[in-house]
Amino acid sequence: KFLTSSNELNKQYNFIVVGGGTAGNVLANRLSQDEGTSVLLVEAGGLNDALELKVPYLWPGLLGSAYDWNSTTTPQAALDGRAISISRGFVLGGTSSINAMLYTRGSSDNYNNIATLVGDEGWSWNSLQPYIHEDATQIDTISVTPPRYIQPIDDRVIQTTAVNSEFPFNAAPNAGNQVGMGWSESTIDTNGRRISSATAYLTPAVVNRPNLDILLHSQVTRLLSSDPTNAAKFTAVEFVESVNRVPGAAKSVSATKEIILSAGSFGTPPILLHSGVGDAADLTPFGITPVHQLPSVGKNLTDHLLIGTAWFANSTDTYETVKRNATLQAELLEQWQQTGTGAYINAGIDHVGCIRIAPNSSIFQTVPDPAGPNTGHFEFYITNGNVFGPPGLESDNFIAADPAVLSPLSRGSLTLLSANPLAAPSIDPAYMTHPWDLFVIGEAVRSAQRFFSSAPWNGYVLGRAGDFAALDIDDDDALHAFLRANVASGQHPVGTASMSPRGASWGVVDPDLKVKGLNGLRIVDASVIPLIPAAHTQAMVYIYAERAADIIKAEYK
Ligand SMILES: Cc1cc2nc3c(=O)[nH]c(=O)nc-3n(C[C@H](O)[C@H](O)[C@H](O)COP(=O)(O)OP(=O)(O)OC[C@H]3O[C@@H](n4cnc5c(N)ncnc54)[C@H](O)[C@@H]3O)c2cc1C
Repeated sequence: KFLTSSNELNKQYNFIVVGGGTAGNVLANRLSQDEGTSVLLVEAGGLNDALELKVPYLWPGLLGSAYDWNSTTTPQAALDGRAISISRGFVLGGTSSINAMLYTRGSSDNYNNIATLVGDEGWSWNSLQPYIHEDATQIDTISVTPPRYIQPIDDRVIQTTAVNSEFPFNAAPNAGNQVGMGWSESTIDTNGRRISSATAYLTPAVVNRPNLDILLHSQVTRLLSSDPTNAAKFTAVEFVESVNRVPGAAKSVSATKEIILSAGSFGTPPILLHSGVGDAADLTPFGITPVHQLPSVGKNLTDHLLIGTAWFANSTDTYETVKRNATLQAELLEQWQQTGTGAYINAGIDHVGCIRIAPNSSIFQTVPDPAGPNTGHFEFYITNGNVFGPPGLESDNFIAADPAVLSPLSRGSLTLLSANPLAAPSIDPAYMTHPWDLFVIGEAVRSAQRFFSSAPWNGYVLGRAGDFAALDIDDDDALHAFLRANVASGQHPVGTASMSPRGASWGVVDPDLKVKGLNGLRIVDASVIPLIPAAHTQAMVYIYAERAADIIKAEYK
Protein backbone atom coordinates (compact mmCIF):
# COMPACT_ATOMS: atom_id res chain seq x y z
CA LYS A 1 0.00 0.00 0.00
CA PHE A 2 0.96 3.62 -0.30
CA LEU A 3 1.68 5.05 3.14
CA THR A 4 0.18 8.47 3.70
CA SER A 5 3.07 9.42 5.96
CA SER A 6 6.19 7.92 7.51
CA ASN A 7 4.27 7.65 10.80
CA GLU A 8 2.64 4.54 9.31
CA LEU A 9 5.96 2.73 8.78
CA ASN A 10 6.64 -0.58 10.45
CA LYS A 11 9.71 -0.60 12.66
CA GLN A 12 11.47 -2.94 10.28
CA TYR A 13 11.16 -4.73 6.94
CA ASN A 14 13.01 -7.66 5.40
CA PHE A 15 14.08 -5.54 2.43
CA ILE A 16 14.26 -1.80 1.94
CA VAL A 17 14.51 -0.64 -1.68
CA VAL A 18 15.81 2.93 -1.96
CA GLY A 19 14.42 4.67 -5.06
CA GLY A 20 11.11 3.83 -6.76
CA GLY A 21 12.60 4.27 -10.22
CA THR A 22 13.15 2.05 -13.23
CA ALA A 23 15.04 -0.67 -11.35
CA GLY A 24 13.61 -0.12 -7.86
CA ASN A 25 10.01 -0.88 -8.81
CA VAL A 26 11.02 -4.14 -10.48
CA LEU A 27 12.63 -5.22 -7.20
CA ALA A 28 9.73 -4.04 -5.04
CA ASN A 29 7.41 -6.15 -7.17
CA ARG A 30 9.55 -9.27 -7.47
CA LEU A 31 10.66 -9.41 -3.82
CA SER A 32 7.12 -8.91 -2.52
CA GLN A 33 5.80 -11.78 -4.68
CA ASP A 34 6.63 -13.96 -1.67
CA GLU A 35 3.86 -13.19 0.84
CA GLY A 36 6.19 -13.93 3.74
CA THR A 37 8.70 -11.25 2.72
CA SER A 38 8.10 -7.67 3.82
CA VAL A 39 9.35 -4.91 1.52
CA LEU A 40 9.55 -1.15 1.91
CA LEU A 41 10.04 1.03 -1.18
CA VAL A 42 11.22 4.59 -0.45
CA GLU A 43 10.96 7.21 -3.20
CA ALA A 44 12.03 10.87 -3.05
CA GLY A 45 9.45 12.05 -5.59
CA GLY A 46 5.66 11.77 -5.62
CA LEU A 47 2.95 9.83 -7.44
CA ASN A 48 3.07 9.41 -11.23
CA ASP A 49 -0.59 10.29 -11.80
CA ALA A 50 -0.32 13.52 -13.84
CA LEU A 51 -1.66 13.53 -17.42
CA GLU A 52 1.65 14.64 -18.95
CA LEU A 53 3.30 11.52 -17.49
CA LYS A 54 0.84 9.37 -19.44
CA VAL A 55 0.67 11.00 -22.90
CA PRO A 56 3.72 9.93 -24.95
CA TYR A 57 3.70 13.02 -27.19
CA LEU A 58 3.99 15.40 -24.22
CA TRP A 59 7.22 13.97 -22.84
CA PRO A 60 9.60 16.80 -23.96
CA GLY A 61 7.68 19.12 -21.60
CA LEU A 62 8.69 16.95 -18.63
CA LEU A 63 12.32 18.00 -18.92
CA GLY A 64 13.01 20.79 -16.47
CA SER A 65 9.60 20.28 -14.83
CA ALA A 66 8.75 19.47 -11.21
CA TYR A 67 9.20 15.77 -12.11
CA ASP A 68 12.89 16.33 -12.86
CA TRP A 69 15.79 16.54 -10.39
CA ASN A 70 17.16 19.14 -12.84
CA SER A 71 20.81 18.23 -12.49
CA THR A 72 23.63 20.25 -14.05
CA THR A 73 27.19 19.21 -14.74
CA THR A 74 30.30 21.10 -13.76
CA PRO A 75 31.65 23.41 -16.49
CA GLN A 76 32.97 21.03 -19.15
CA ALA A 77 36.48 21.95 -20.31
CA ALA A 78 36.12 20.28 -23.72
CA LEU A 79 32.74 21.97 -24.33
CA ASP A 80 33.97 25.57 -24.13
CA GLY A 81 33.39 25.52 -20.37
CA ARG A 82 29.64 24.99 -20.70
CA ALA A 83 27.69 23.38 -17.84
CA ILE A 84 25.22 20.87 -19.30
CA SER A 85 21.75 20.08 -17.96
CA ILE A 86 20.84 16.45 -17.35
CA SER A 87 17.38 15.27 -16.44
CA ARG A 88 16.37 12.36 -14.20
CA GLY A 89 12.98 11.44 -12.89
CA PHE A 90 11.86 12.83 -9.52
CA VAL A 91 8.64 10.85 -9.36
CA LEU A 92 7.49 7.26 -8.92
CA GLY A 93 8.86 5.36 -11.90
CA GLY A 94 11.98 7.51 -11.82
CA THR A 95 13.46 8.28 -15.19
CA SER A 96 11.18 5.72 -16.87
CA SER A 97 8.32 8.14 -16.06
CA ILE A 98 9.91 11.05 -17.95
CA ASN A 99 12.11 9.48 -20.62
CA ALA A 100 11.61 9.31 -24.39
CA MET A 101 10.31 5.72 -24.10
CA LEU A 102 12.62 4.24 -26.76
CA TYR A 103 13.25 0.59 -26.05
CA THR A 104 16.64 -0.33 -27.46
CA ARG A 105 18.38 -3.30 -25.89
CA GLY A 106 21.83 -2.65 -27.31
CA SER A 107 23.95 -5.28 -29.02
CA SER A 108 24.86 -8.76 -27.89
CA ASP A 109 28.46 -7.45 -27.79
CA ASN A 110 27.47 -4.96 -25.09
CA TYR A 111 26.21 -7.66 -22.72
CA ASN A 112 28.97 -10.14 -23.55
CA ASN A 113 31.73 -7.57 -23.04
CA ILE A 114 30.39 -6.83 -19.56
CA ALA A 115 30.07 -10.54 -18.71
CA THR A 116 33.71 -11.04 -19.74
CA LEU A 117 34.87 -7.94 -17.90
CA VAL A 118 33.24 -8.97 -14.60
CA GLY A 119 33.82 -12.72 -15.00
CA ASP A 120 30.19 -13.79 -14.73
CA GLU A 121 28.58 -15.56 -17.68
CA GLY A 122 25.18 -14.84 -16.10
CA TRP A 123 25.38 -11.27 -17.47
CA SER A 124 25.92 -12.45 -21.07
CA TRP A 125 23.40 -11.87 -23.85
CA ASN A 126 22.33 -15.51 -24.02
CA SER A 127 22.03 -15.97 -20.26
CA LEU A 128 19.89 -12.85 -19.89
CA GLN A 129 17.27 -13.83 -22.48
CA PRO A 130 14.85 -15.20 -19.82
CA TYR A 131 14.90 -11.78 -18.14
CA ILE A 132 13.53 -9.88 -21.11
CA HIS A 133 9.98 -9.37 -19.87
CA GLU A 134 8.11 -7.29 -22.39
CA ASP A 135 4.82 -8.74 -23.35
CA ALA A 136 1.75 -6.56 -23.43
CA THR A 137 -0.47 -9.49 -22.56
CA GLN A 138 1.31 -10.46 -19.35
CA ILE A 139 0.82 -8.91 -15.93
CA ASP A 140 3.75 -7.10 -14.27
CA THR A 141 5.87 -6.71 -17.37
CA ILE A 142 6.55 -3.78 -19.65
CA SER A 143 4.63 -3.32 -22.88
CA VAL A 144 6.86 -2.58 -25.83
CA THR A 145 5.29 -1.62 -29.16
CA PRO A 146 6.46 -0.45 -32.59
CA PRO A 147 5.16 2.96 -33.76
CA ARG A 148 1.38 2.76 -34.09
CA TYR A 149 0.82 6.30 -35.34
CA ILE A 150 2.70 6.42 -38.62
CA GLN A 151 4.27 9.80 -39.36
CA PRO A 152 4.37 11.41 -42.80
CA ILE A 153 8.17 11.10 -43.03
CA ASP A 154 8.33 7.38 -42.22
CA ASP A 155 8.07 6.20 -45.83
CA ARG A 156 11.01 8.32 -46.92
CA VAL A 157 13.15 6.95 -44.09
CA ILE A 158 12.50 3.39 -45.25
CA GLN A 159 13.11 4.37 -48.89
CA THR A 160 16.49 5.81 -47.84
CA THR A 161 17.54 2.46 -46.37
CA ALA A 162 16.82 0.91 -49.77
CA VAL A 163 18.84 3.38 -51.83
CA ASN A 164 21.78 4.28 -49.57
CA SER A 165 23.98 1.37 -48.45
CA GLU A 166 25.36 3.40 -45.54
CA PHE A 167 21.98 2.90 -43.84
CA PRO A 168 20.95 -0.74 -44.42
CA PHE A 169 17.51 -1.66 -43.17
CA ASN A 170 17.64 -3.68 -39.96
CA ALA A 171 14.38 -5.56 -39.37
CA ALA A 172 15.27 -6.60 -35.81
CA PRO A 173 17.67 -4.14 -34.16
CA ASN A 174 16.74 -5.49 -30.70
CA ALA A 175 17.78 -9.05 -31.55
CA GLY A 176 21.51 -8.69 -30.86
CA ASN A 177 22.87 -7.08 -34.02
CA GLN A 178 21.83 -3.45 -33.91
CA VAL A 179 23.73 -2.11 -36.95
CA GLY A 180 21.60 -0.37 -39.57
CA MET A 181 18.41 1.67 -39.56
CA GLY A 182 15.20 0.16 -38.30
CA TRP A 183 11.79 0.86 -36.84
CA SER A 184 11.98 1.83 -33.19
CA GLU A 185 10.19 0.13 -30.33
CA SER A 186 8.89 2.06 -27.35
CA THR A 187 7.51 1.49 -23.87
CA ILE A 188 4.02 2.54 -24.94
CA ASP A 189 1.05 0.21 -24.56
CA THR A 190 -1.56 -0.66 -27.17
CA ASN A 191 -3.84 2.07 -25.73
CA GLY A 192 -1.19 4.69 -26.47
CA ARG A 193 -0.19 5.18 -22.81
CA ARG A 194 3.37 5.58 -21.49
CA ILE A 195 4.59 2.47 -19.74
CA SER A 196 6.98 3.15 -16.88
CA SER A 197 8.30 0.86 -14.18
CA ALA A 198 5.54 2.32 -11.98
CA THR A 199 2.67 1.55 -14.39
CA ALA A 200 4.05 -1.91 -15.24
CA TYR A 201 5.41 -3.17 -11.93
CA LEU A 202 3.30 -1.27 -9.37
CA THR A 203 -0.13 -2.21 -10.66
CA PRO A 204 -3.02 -1.84 -8.18
CA ALA A 205 -2.79 -5.57 -7.39
CA VAL A 206 0.89 -5.23 -6.50
CA VAL A 207 0.39 -2.05 -4.49
CA ASN A 208 -2.35 -3.82 -2.51
CA ARG A 209 -0.06 -6.63 -1.37
CA PRO A 210 -0.12 -6.55 2.44
CA ASN A 211 3.64 -7.14 2.58
CA LEU A 212 4.60 -4.11 0.41
CA ASP A 213 4.73 -0.56 1.78
CA ILE A 214 5.55 2.43 -0.44
CA LEU A 215 6.71 5.69 1.09
CA LEU A 216 6.79 8.72 -1.24
CA HIS A 217 8.30 12.20 -0.83
CA SER A 218 11.10 10.73 1.26
CA GLN A 219 14.77 11.15 0.39
CA VAL A 220 17.20 8.65 1.86
CA THR A 221 20.18 10.55 3.21
CA ARG A 222 22.51 7.84 4.55
CA LEU A 223 22.81 4.28 5.81
CA LEU A 224 23.04 3.53 9.51
CA SER A 225 24.64 0.72 11.49
CA SER A 226 23.14 -0.67 14.68
CA ASP A 227 26.35 -2.56 15.47
CA PRO A 228 28.60 -0.50 17.77
CA THR A 229 31.60 -2.64 16.75
CA ASN A 230 31.07 -2.31 12.99
CA ALA A 231 29.99 1.01 11.51
CA ALA A 232 29.82 -0.55 8.04
CA LYS A 233 27.24 -3.21 8.95
CA PHE A 234 24.35 -1.19 7.61
CA THR A 235 20.97 -2.21 8.97
CA ALA A 236 18.85 0.92 8.57
CA VAL A 237 18.29 3.86 6.27
CA GLU A 238 17.99 7.44 7.41
CA PHE A 239 15.54 9.54 5.40
CA VAL A 240 13.96 12.97 5.29
CA GLU A 241 10.27 13.14 4.45
CA SER A 242 9.00 16.31 2.79
CA VAL A 243 5.52 17.66 3.32
CA ASN A 244 4.53 20.18 0.63
CA ARG A 245 8.17 20.14 -0.47
CA VAL A 246 9.38 21.20 2.97
CA PRO A 247 11.86 18.67 4.39
CA GLY A 248 11.14 17.42 7.90
CA ALA A 249 13.43 15.96 10.54
CA ALA A 250 15.58 12.89 9.80
CA LYS A 251 13.98 9.54 10.68
CA SER A 252 15.12 5.95 10.21
CA VAL A 253 13.74 2.50 9.42
CA SER A 254 15.47 -0.91 9.64
CA ALA A 255 16.00 -3.82 7.27
CA THR A 256 16.49 -7.34 8.62
CA LYS A 257 17.85 -8.83 5.38
CA GLU A 258 19.06 -6.22 2.90
CA ILE A 259 19.09 -2.61 1.85
CA ILE A 260 19.01 -2.26 -1.92
CA LEU A 261 20.09 1.05 -3.45
CA SER A 262 18.22 1.84 -6.67
CA ALA A 263 18.54 5.62 -6.61
CA GLY A 264 20.16 5.84 -10.06
CA SER A 265 23.60 6.83 -11.34
CA PHE A 266 23.43 10.23 -9.64
CA GLY A 267 21.39 9.14 -6.59
CA THR A 268 23.15 6.00 -5.38
CA PRO A 269 26.77 7.23 -5.01
CA PRO A 270 25.87 10.21 -2.77
CA ILE A 271 24.08 7.85 -0.34
CA LEU A 272 27.21 5.67 -0.15
CA LEU A 273 29.54 8.65 0.24
CA HIS A 274 27.45 10.26 2.99
CA SER A 275 27.49 6.87 4.77
CA GLY A 276 31.31 6.78 4.76
CA VAL A 277 31.61 4.33 1.84
CA GLY A 278 34.01 5.66 -0.78
CA ASP A 279 37.49 7.04 -1.03
CA ALA A 280 38.41 8.33 2.45
CA ALA A 281 40.25 11.24 0.81
CA ASP A 282 36.96 12.41 -0.76
CA LEU A 283 35.06 12.17 2.53
CA THR A 284 37.23 13.71 5.23
CA PRO A 285 37.11 17.25 3.72
CA PHE A 286 33.37 17.17 4.49
CA GLY A 287 33.79 15.79 8.00
CA ILE A 288 32.34 12.40 7.00
CA THR A 289 33.93 9.51 8.89
CA PRO A 290 35.18 6.89 6.42
CA VAL A 291 33.82 3.45 7.36
CA HIS A 292 34.61 1.38 4.25
CA GLN A 293 37.35 2.22 1.77
CA LEU A 294 35.94 1.86 -1.76
CA PRO A 295 37.72 4.36 -4.04
CA SER A 296 35.60 3.62 -7.12
CA VAL A 297 32.36 5.06 -5.69
CA GLY A 298 31.31 7.87 -8.05
CA LYS A 299 34.10 7.16 -10.56
CA ASN A 300 33.78 5.78 -14.12
CA LEU A 301 30.81 8.07 -14.91
CA THR A 302 30.01 7.50 -18.57
CA ASP A 303 27.32 9.20 -20.65
CA HIS A 304 26.40 9.42 -24.29
CA LEU A 305 26.87 12.72 -26.10
CA LEU A 306 24.22 14.10 -28.40
CA ILE A 307 23.80 17.04 -30.75
CA GLY A 308 20.47 18.35 -31.98
CA THR A 309 20.61 19.20 -35.68
CA ALA A 310 17.66 20.40 -37.75
CA TRP A 311 16.84 20.86 -41.44
CA PHE A 312 14.02 22.95 -42.95
CA ALA A 313 11.18 20.73 -44.14
CA ASN A 314 8.90 21.37 -47.07
CA SER A 315 5.83 20.37 -45.07
CA THR A 316 3.35 21.77 -42.59
CA ASP A 317 2.66 18.35 -41.08
CA THR A 318 5.37 18.47 -38.40
CA TYR A 319 5.74 18.87 -34.63
CA GLU A 320 5.93 22.67 -35.03
CA THR A 321 2.40 22.88 -36.43
CA VAL A 322 1.01 21.14 -33.35
CA LYS A 323 3.18 23.24 -31.04
CA ARG A 324 1.79 26.47 -32.53
CA ASN A 325 -1.88 25.48 -32.48
CA ALA A 326 -3.67 25.18 -29.13
CA THR A 327 -6.93 24.10 -30.78
CA LEU A 328 -5.20 21.24 -32.55
CA GLN A 329 -3.51 20.23 -29.27
CA ALA A 330 -6.89 20.09 -27.52
CA GLU A 331 -8.31 17.94 -30.34
CA LEU A 332 -5.37 15.55 -30.26
CA LEU A 333 -5.62 15.22 -26.50
CA GLU A 334 -9.35 14.53 -26.75
CA GLN A 335 -8.68 11.90 -29.42
CA TRP A 336 -5.99 10.30 -27.23
CA GLN A 337 -8.32 10.23 -24.24
CA GLN A 338 -11.38 8.93 -26.08
CA THR A 339 -9.84 6.43 -28.49
CA GLY A 340 -6.16 5.94 -27.68
CA THR A 341 -5.21 6.94 -31.22
CA GLY A 342 -3.70 9.90 -33.08
CA ALA A 343 -0.42 11.80 -32.92
CA TYR A 344 -0.41 11.86 -29.10
CA ILE A 345 0.26 8.11 -28.86
CA ASN A 346 3.62 8.73 -30.52
CA ALA A 347 6.75 9.82 -28.62
CA GLY A 348 8.23 11.26 -31.81
CA ILE A 349 10.96 8.81 -32.79
CA ASP A 350 9.94 6.12 -35.28
CA HIS A 351 13.40 5.21 -36.56
CA VAL A 352 16.79 4.77 -34.98
CA GLY A 353 20.00 4.22 -36.93
CA CYS A 354 23.00 2.57 -35.29
CA ILE A 355 25.91 3.10 -37.66
CA ARG A 356 29.62 2.29 -37.66
CA ILE A 357 32.32 4.72 -38.77
CA ALA A 358 34.31 3.72 -41.86
CA PRO A 359 36.80 0.90 -41.11
CA ASN A 360 39.62 2.96 -42.63
CA SER A 361 38.92 6.01 -40.42
CA SER A 362 42.10 7.80 -39.28
CA ILE A 363 41.08 7.49 -35.60
CA PHE A 364 41.77 3.75 -35.70
CA GLN A 365 45.49 4.52 -36.07
CA THR A 366 45.50 5.67 -32.43
CA VAL A 367 42.35 4.23 -30.84
CA PRO A 368 41.36 0.56 -31.04
CA ASP A 369 37.70 -0.01 -31.89
CA PRO A 370 35.86 -0.01 -28.53
CA ALA A 371 32.71 -1.60 -29.97
CA GLY A 372 32.13 -5.16 -31.15
CA PRO A 373 31.04 -5.93 -34.73
CA ASN A 374 27.31 -6.01 -33.88
CA THR A 375 27.51 -2.55 -32.37
CA GLY A 376 27.05 0.98 -33.67
CA HIS A 377 29.67 3.65 -33.04
CA PHE A 378 27.06 6.35 -33.34
CA GLU A 379 23.33 6.73 -33.59
CA PHE A 380 20.94 9.15 -35.04
CA TYR A 381 17.20 9.06 -34.78
CA ILE A 382 14.82 10.96 -36.97
CA THR A 383 12.14 13.30 -35.61
CA ASN A 384 9.33 14.90 -37.58
CA GLY A 385 10.18 18.37 -36.32
CA ASN A 386 12.83 20.11 -34.25
CA VAL A 387 11.89 18.37 -30.99
CA PHE A 388 15.25 18.45 -29.17
CA GLY A 389 17.37 20.43 -31.58
CA PRO A 390 18.63 23.99 -31.71
CA PRO A 391 16.48 26.57 -29.89
CA GLY A 392 15.08 29.63 -31.61
CA LEU A 393 13.69 27.76 -34.62
CA GLU A 394 9.99 28.19 -34.01
CA SER A 395 8.48 29.85 -37.03
CA ASP A 396 9.17 27.23 -39.71
CA ASN A 397 8.77 23.48 -40.08
CA PHE A 398 11.66 21.10 -39.64
CA ILE A 399 12.96 17.58 -39.74
CA ALA A 400 15.71 16.65 -37.33
CA ALA A 401 18.28 14.02 -36.55
CA ASP A 402 20.06 13.88 -33.22
CA PRO A 403 23.48 12.33 -33.82
CA ALA A 404 24.95 10.73 -30.68
CA VAL A 405 28.10 8.82 -29.74
CA LEU A 406 27.08 5.28 -28.79
CA SER A 407 30.44 3.94 -27.64
CA PRO A 408 32.08 6.88 -25.83
CA LEU A 409 35.49 6.57 -24.17
CA SER A 410 35.45 9.68 -21.95
CA ARG A 411 35.09 8.89 -18.25
CA GLY A 412 34.06 11.34 -15.54
CA SER A 413 33.09 11.27 -11.89
CA LEU A 414 30.56 12.26 -9.27
CA THR A 415 31.76 13.74 -5.98
CA LEU A 416 30.23 15.51 -3.01
CA LEU A 417 29.96 19.27 -2.85
CA SER A 418 28.68 19.50 0.69
CA ALA A 419 28.30 17.59 3.95
CA ASN A 420 24.54 18.10 3.59
CA PRO A 421 23.05 14.90 2.12
CA LEU A 422 20.13 16.87 0.67
CA ALA A 423 22.50 19.01 -1.42
CA ALA A 424 23.12 18.15 -5.08
CA PRO A 425 26.42 16.38 -5.86
CA SER A 426 29.05 17.60 -8.29
CA ILE A 427 28.59 15.83 -11.64
CA ASP A 428 31.50 15.85 -14.08
CA PRO A 429 30.95 13.54 -17.09
CA ALA A 430 34.19 14.88 -18.65
CA TYR A 431 32.41 15.01 -22.00
CA MET A 432 34.59 14.75 -25.10
CA THR A 433 37.82 14.55 -23.11
CA HIS A 434 38.70 11.45 -25.16
CA PRO A 435 39.53 12.23 -28.82
CA TRP A 436 37.44 9.26 -29.99
CA ASP A 437 34.22 10.90 -28.83
CA LEU A 438 34.84 14.14 -30.75
CA PHE A 439 35.83 12.21 -33.86
CA VAL A 440 32.80 9.94 -33.77
CA ILE A 441 30.18 12.60 -33.17
CA GLY A 442 31.69 14.61 -36.04
CA GLU A 443 31.32 11.59 -38.30
CA ALA A 444 27.76 11.14 -37.02
CA VAL A 445 26.81 14.68 -38.07
CA ARG A 446 28.30 14.10 -41.54
CA SER A 447 26.44 10.83 -41.80
CA ALA A 448 23.13 12.50 -40.91
CA GLN A 449 23.75 15.06 -43.65
CA ARG A 450 24.37 12.22 -46.14
CA PHE A 451 21.13 10.61 -44.99
CA PHE A 452 19.09 13.70 -45.81
CA SER A 453 21.03 14.23 -49.06
CA SER A 454 19.73 10.87 -50.32
CA ALA A 455 17.23 10.87 -53.19
CA PRO A 456 14.04 10.19 -51.15
CA TRP A 457 14.44 13.61 -49.49
CA ASN A 458 14.68 15.61 -52.71
CA GLY A 459 12.15 18.38 -52.50
CA TYR A 460 11.36 17.65 -48.83
CA VAL A 461 14.57 18.61 -47.00
CA LEU A 462 15.29 22.22 -47.87
CA GLY A 463 18.64 22.73 -46.14
CA ARG A 464 20.24 22.95 -42.72
CA ALA A 465 18.70 25.28 -40.12
CA GLY A 466 20.07 27.57 -37.41
CA ASP A 467 23.85 27.91 -36.76
CA PHE A 468 24.21 24.55 -38.46
CA ALA A 469 23.29 26.18 -41.80
CA ALA A 470 26.49 28.19 -42.15
CA LEU A 471 28.78 25.37 -41.01
CA ASP A 472 31.25 23.81 -43.45
CA ILE A 473 30.90 20.27 -42.18
CA ASP A 474 33.79 19.05 -44.32
CA ASP A 475 36.16 21.32 -42.41
CA ASP A 476 37.28 19.38 -39.30
CA ASP A 477 38.19 22.49 -37.30
CA ALA A 478 34.90 24.22 -38.00
CA LEU A 479 32.88 21.10 -37.29
CA HIS A 480 34.69 20.42 -34.03
CA ALA A 481 34.23 24.02 -32.87
CA PHE A 482 30.51 23.71 -33.65
CA LEU A 483 30.33 20.50 -31.65
CA ARG A 484 32.14 21.97 -28.63
CA ALA A 485 29.68 24.84 -28.64
CA ASN A 486 26.54 22.72 -29.06
CA VAL A 487 26.69 19.10 -27.86
CA ALA A 488 24.40 18.08 -25.02
CA SER A 489 23.97 15.10 -22.72
CA GLY A 490 22.63 11.89 -24.26
CA GLN A 491 20.87 11.44 -20.86
CA HIS A 492 22.24 7.95 -20.25
CA PRO A 493 24.65 8.18 -17.31
CA VAL A 494 25.95 4.84 -16.04
CA GLY A 495 28.89 3.34 -14.21
CA THR A 496 29.20 5.36 -10.98
CA ALA A 497 28.97 2.21 -8.81
CA SER A 498 30.39 -0.20 -11.35
CA MET A 499 30.24 -3.95 -11.20
CA SER A 500 33.69 -5.60 -11.32
CA PRO A 501 35.08 -9.11 -10.83
CA ARG A 502 34.95 -10.58 -7.34
CA GLY A 503 38.21 -9.66 -5.64
CA ALA A 504 39.05 -6.83 -8.08
CA SER A 505 40.76 -3.78 -6.62
CA TRP A 506 38.42 -1.51 -8.61
CA GLY A 507 34.63 -1.36 -8.82
CA VAL A 508 31.88 -0.99 -6.25
CA VAL A 509 29.77 -4.15 -6.52
CA ASP A 510 30.56 -7.81 -7.17
CA PRO A 511 28.77 -9.66 -9.98
CA ASP A 512 25.97 -10.52 -7.50
CA LEU A 513 25.56 -6.72 -7.11
CA LYS A 514 26.57 -6.77 -3.43
CA VAL A 515 28.72 -3.86 -2.36
CA LYS A 516 32.27 -5.16 -2.20
CA GLY A 517 33.33 -6.23 1.25
CA LEU A 518 29.93 -5.60 2.86
CA ASN A 519 26.95 -7.78 3.70
CA GLY A 520 23.32 -6.73 3.49
CA LEU A 521 23.86 -3.93 0.97
CA ARG A 522 23.25 -4.26 -2.77
CA ILE A 523 22.97 -1.84 -5.69
CA VAL A 524 20.57 -2.37 -8.56
CA ASP A 525 20.28 0.50 -11.06
CA ALA A 526 22.15 2.05 -14.00
CA SER A 527 25.09 2.90 -11.75
CA VAL A 528 26.31 -0.73 -11.71
CA ILE A 529 26.69 -0.91 -15.52
CA PRO A 530 30.47 -0.81 -16.00
CA LEU A 531 30.50 -0.27 -19.79
CA ILE A 532 27.84 1.94 -21.34
CA PRO A 533 25.69 0.01 -23.83
CA ALA A 534 25.34 1.37 -27.37
CA ALA A 535 21.68 1.95 -26.60
CA HIS A 536 19.17 3.98 -24.70
CA THR A 537 19.67 2.58 -21.25
CA GLN A 538 16.26 1.67 -19.84
CA ALA A 539 16.07 -1.79 -21.46
CA MET A 540 19.36 -2.86 -19.91
CA VAL A 541 18.25 -1.49 -16.53
CA TYR A 542 15.00 -3.48 -16.66
CA ILE A 543 16.85 -6.65 -17.70
CA TYR A 544 19.50 -6.21 -14.98
CA ALA A 545 16.84 -5.57 -12.34
CA GLU A 546 14.94 -8.73 -13.26
CA ARG A 547 18.08 -10.86 -12.92
CA ALA A 548 19.05 -9.07 -9.70
CA ALA A 549 15.67 -9.96 -8.19
CA ASP A 550 16.28 -13.62 -8.98
CA ILE A 551 19.80 -13.51 -7.51
CA ILE A 552 18.43 -12.02 -4.29
CA LYS A 553 15.49 -14.44 -4.07
CA ALA A 554 17.80 -17.41 -4.59
CA GLU A 555 20.01 -16.28 -1.73
CA TYR A 556 17.13 -16.14 0.77
CA LYS A 557 15.25 -19.24 -0.38
C1 LIG B 1 15.35 12.95 -20.75
C2 LIG B 1 15.68 11.49 -20.77
C3 LIG B 1 15.25 10.71 -21.83
C4 LIG B 1 15.57 9.36 -21.85
N1 LIG B 1 15.08 8.60 -22.86
C5 LIG B 1 15.30 7.28 -22.84
C6 LIG B 1 14.70 6.46 -23.83
O1 LIG B 1 13.96 6.92 -24.71
N2 LIG B 1 14.95 5.12 -23.79
C7 LIG B 1 15.78 4.59 -22.84
O2 LIG B 1 16.02 3.38 -22.88
N3 LIG B 1 16.34 5.34 -21.89
C8 LIG B 1 16.10 6.66 -21.85
N4 LIG B 1 16.64 7.43 -20.86
C9 LIG B 1 17.50 6.78 -19.84
C10 LIG B 1 16.77 5.81 -18.93
O3 LIG B 1 15.46 6.25 -18.70
C11 LIG B 1 17.56 5.64 -17.61
O4 LIG B 1 18.86 5.18 -17.90
C12 LIG B 1 16.93 4.67 -16.64
O5 LIG B 1 15.56 4.93 -16.49
C13 LIG B 1 17.64 4.75 -15.29
O6 LIG B 1 17.06 3.86 -14.37
P1 LIG B 1 17.53 3.80 -12.85
O7 LIG B 1 16.70 2.78 -12.19
O8 LIG B 1 19.01 3.65 -12.81
O9 LIG B 1 17.26 5.25 -12.26
P2 LIG B 1 15.90 6.06 -12.12
O10 LIG B 1 14.85 5.51 -12.99
O11 LIG B 1 16.25 7.49 -12.29
O12 LIG B 1 15.44 5.78 -10.64
C14 LIG B 1 16.03 6.36 -9.51
C15 LIG B 1 14.92 6.71 -8.54
O13 LIG B 1 15.48 6.95 -7.26
C16 LIG B 1 14.90 8.12 -6.71
N5 LIG B 1 15.90 8.65 -5.79
C17 LIG B 1 17.09 9.21 -6.09
N6 LIG B 1 17.76 9.52 -4.96
C18 LIG B 1 16.97 9.11 -3.94
C19 LIG B 1 17.13 9.13 -2.53
N7 LIG B 1 18.23 9.62 -1.96
N8 LIG B 1 16.12 8.66 -1.76
C20 LIG B 1 14.99 8.15 -2.33
N9 LIG B 1 14.80 8.10 -3.67
C21 LIG B 1 15.79 8.56 -4.45
C22 LIG B 1 14.61 9.00 -7.91
O14 LIG B 1 13.66 9.98 -7.62
C23 LIG B 1 14.15 7.97 -8.93
O15 LIG B 1 12.79 7.71 -8.84
C24 LIG B 1 16.34 8.78 -20.81
C25 LIG B 1 16.76 9.57 -19.74
C26 LIG B 1 16.42 10.91 -19.71
C27 LIG B 1 16.86 11.73 -18.54
